[in-house]
Amino acid sequence: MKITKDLYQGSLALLTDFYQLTMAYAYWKSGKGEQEAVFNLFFRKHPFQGGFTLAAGLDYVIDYCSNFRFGKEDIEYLSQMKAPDGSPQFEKGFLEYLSELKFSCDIDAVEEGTVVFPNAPMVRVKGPLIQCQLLETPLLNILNFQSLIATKAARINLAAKGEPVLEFGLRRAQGIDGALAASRAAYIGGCASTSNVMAGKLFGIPVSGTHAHSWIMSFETELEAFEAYADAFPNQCVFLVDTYDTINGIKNAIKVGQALRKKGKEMMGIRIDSGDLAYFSNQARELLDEAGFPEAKIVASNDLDEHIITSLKGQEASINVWGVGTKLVTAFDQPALGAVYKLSAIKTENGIFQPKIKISQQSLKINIPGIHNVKRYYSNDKAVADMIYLENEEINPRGTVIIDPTDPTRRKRIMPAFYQEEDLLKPIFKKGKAVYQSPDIQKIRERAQKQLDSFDKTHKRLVNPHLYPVGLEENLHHLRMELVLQAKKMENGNA
Ligand SMILES: Nc1ncnc2c1ncn2[C@@H]1O[C@H](COP(=O)(O)OP(=O)(O)OP(=O)(O)O)[C@@H](O)[C@H]1O
Ligand SMILES: O=P(O)(O)OC[C@H]1O[C@H](OP(=O)(O)OP(=O)(O)O)[C@H](O)[C@@H]1O
Ligand SMILES: O=C(O)c1cccnc1
Repeated sequence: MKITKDLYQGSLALLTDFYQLTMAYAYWKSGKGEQEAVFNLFFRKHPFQGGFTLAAGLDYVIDYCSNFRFGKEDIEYLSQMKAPDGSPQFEKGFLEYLSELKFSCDIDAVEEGTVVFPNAPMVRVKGPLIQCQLLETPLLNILNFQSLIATKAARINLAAKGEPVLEFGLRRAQGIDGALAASRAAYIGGCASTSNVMAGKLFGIPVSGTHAHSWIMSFETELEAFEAYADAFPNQCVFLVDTYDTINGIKNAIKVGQALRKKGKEMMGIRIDSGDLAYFSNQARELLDEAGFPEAKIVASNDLDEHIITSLKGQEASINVWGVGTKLVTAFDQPALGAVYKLSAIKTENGIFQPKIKISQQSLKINIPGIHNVKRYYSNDKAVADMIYLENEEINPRGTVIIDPTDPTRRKRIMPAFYQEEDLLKPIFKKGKAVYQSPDIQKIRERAQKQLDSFDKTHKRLVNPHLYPVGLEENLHHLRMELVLQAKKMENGNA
């Protein structure tokens, strides 16, 4: 999918915070623009008080970086920008530099559909400071949102326990682009289809739907409306039964189903969109079964989310298909993932990357210095722990200890020889050239499912999930501690 071409007709370079451009200008002016740096994109806490996050959005990032350039109109726009004193905001030389800028970074990232955890890099960008800096906002914009919605979708699908979840969110989504990105991410997270036809066309997602109350209301009677719908779609009708009286609606659906059957056709089912969904779905199941329609599906919708679905399952509701809109595509209970993008190393004059630390009053916010990758260890296809390690460091095959970056008392011994392992950050761009081809969306969705299956259910429960172990390899932990002490000493020395 070519997001830049199909949706934005060209360059997206100005889809950034103004401060990225002012910093880029200042880097250029101070001669630091080409200095090599490393930045990591990561988040600090799972959304929805959950125990996992599902990464999504990399295909957009690839498209963004592949088309990264400042077009003629972009430069024209920047050249007429004025500083508060009325002088041009940017020097001509800088604008010329931008107009000739070619993307040349290395990017390593987790594949879409990977389950990811706090503090571990989801994306690592290595390249000239100016380019790394300019990528901050768009990368966060893309990955924060799609990962958030993919995670919400995964939670909703886990609650539905394998029954299809139809995504109905377009009318309530955050604008046009938010809706499209949400439909894509929801599909990656496990939804069976979207009601958004454009998302179907752009991303190759299955499209499905039923009909609205307006269809029923446009006829004199509900029965006539069902009959006319059955005429139009004899093999795929799902009747919305709650416009007037739900029980009577179910009976009307059965009448039309019986008429269809005489013609050798079969109704697919009914949809209930209001009232007590447990009560009405159970009544519907009884009536449908008695009338000889045990295969007819019962679709439920109306402000559903993972918690209501879990509750309805606990009440033994007879619902087979779940229509979910608003609470999925708006990530109703948590509006943003909160991933950040931080510098972790910079190349010095002697050509060596120097790890960088930022100490903070909150220990949670002290970054992880250096150039890392993340290893996931598996035992019999079950994920057992993730280890963030310095990429050039040999891991002791006889064993190492991983240390929780937010609580050094939490440690776990890892014996690599006993496990299978996977490096989660894969090369995506090398010196600006794409070296990775995004799988098609079906494959991404399958990966998400396989990844979720590889985690114990205790990490996936909706309430108070069990913490999955993620830690720093001991050498990285020691480097971090050393740099923190050095920084503190400098701080005290300066005080
Ligand atoms: N048995 C149930 N257990 C838990 N939650 C339910 C049950 N039945 C319905 N719900 C949920 O309760 C909420 C009901 O909301 P609301 O009162 O707005 O619906 P309603 O009475 O059907 O009216 P409307 O037609 O305006 O949607 C919805 O979120 C719905 O999914
Ligand atoms: O509830 P959601 O999860 O967002 O799912 C989509 C909703 O959109 C439709 O109705 P709409 O809300 O437009 O009107 P209605 O509820 O008054 O029928 C549909 O009938 C669902 O109720
Ligand atoms: O197809 C449906 O039933 C549908 C689509 C959008 C919103 N609500 C329901």
